[in-house]
Amino acid sequence: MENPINPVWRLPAPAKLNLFLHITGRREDGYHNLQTVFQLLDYSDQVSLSLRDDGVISRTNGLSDVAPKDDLIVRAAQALKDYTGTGYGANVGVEKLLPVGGGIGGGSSDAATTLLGLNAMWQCNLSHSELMSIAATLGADVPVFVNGYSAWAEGIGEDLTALDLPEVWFLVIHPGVFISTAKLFSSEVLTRDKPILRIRDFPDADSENVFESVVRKTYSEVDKSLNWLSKYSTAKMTGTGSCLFASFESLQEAEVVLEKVPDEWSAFIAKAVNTSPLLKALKLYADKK
Ligand SMILES: C[C@@](CO)(OP(=O)(O)O)[C@H](O)COP(=O)(O)OP(=O)(O)OC[C@H]1O[C@@H](n2ccc(N)nc2=O)[C@H](O)[C@@H]1O
Ligand SMILES: Nc1ncnc2c1ncn2[C@@H]1O[C@H](COP(=O)(O)OP(=O)(O)O)[C@@H](O)[C@H]1O
Repeated sequence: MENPINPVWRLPAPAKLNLFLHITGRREDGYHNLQTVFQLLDYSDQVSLSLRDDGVISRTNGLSDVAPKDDLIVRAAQALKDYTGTGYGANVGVEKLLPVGGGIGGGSSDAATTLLGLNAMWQCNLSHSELMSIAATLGADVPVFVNGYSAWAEGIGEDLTALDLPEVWFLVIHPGVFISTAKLFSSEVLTRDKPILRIRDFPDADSENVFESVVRKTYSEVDKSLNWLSKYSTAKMTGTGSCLFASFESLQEAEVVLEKVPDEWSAFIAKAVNTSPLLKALKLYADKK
């Protein structure tokens, strides 16, 4: 039974797609400068948070093959605690729906949800820019989820301009392959000198995901599933893979293709959203307080 004095907050951690992904250069610290469009999806992990007054951060549930101290929900809670010096602690947990290592940003989104949720629950009242700075220390993909809007992104992914994108339906296929982001960024054959695009060039510019050709050569299952989805619509890979996606004007059109996805791959349909469902959910909890 729910404790009415110390309720559990259940907050969404939505997925993202990279509608295109270019590398424009490499920085001295080894990170790469990117240009990308982050499309947020109404399809989420669920993060649960409850207050502890003993200062302890404890993971209640999460991925069994990720140690609690390495889990991005625990790392995000610890980063906020270290920054603010709060005496509070929290029970943190995540029910995973988003495939791990699929390029749809699940771990990063879990971290962002934990950060924003605990900032409110612990009444830290950090500014947006402070939260964005903490987010960037947790991973290049975390700031977009803290910001909460589909966006054009530059830098390592933290320099964001909100975009108003068509709210279409995406069919996303996970071909059952785990791809390490760090490993792909170190590939010798990666194109790292794409010309700089202007925001207004999108979506008409000649854009691609520079990781796609590299992944296709190494992971035959990704190549096979991209070929399969391309029979129905323009199919692309997101992030460093392994998920791929195609857009449809209506839910019904996406459902027709979903039905045909071979059993060997998992797949889901998600609505494109311009505003993160997290911002809406946080507002509900804030209004209740
Ligand atoms: C490629 C992208 C595109 O959205 O997404 P994913 O495919 O991982 O979802 C992101 O840039 C990934 O962001 P994220 O997964 O948070 O990466 P991080 O944990 O910060 O970095 C993992 C490793 O990737 C490399 N890295 C990451 C981002 C970047 N701009 N340049 C890099 O060189 C670094 O080697 C780093 O050690
Ligand atoms: N809460 C979490 N959810 C998913 N992955 C996590 C989490 N915490 C840590 N990780 C680690 O992050 C890596 C992949 O993260 P994920 O965000 O799923 O993939 P991607 O960066 O491809 O979108 C994995 O190596 C996983 O072990």
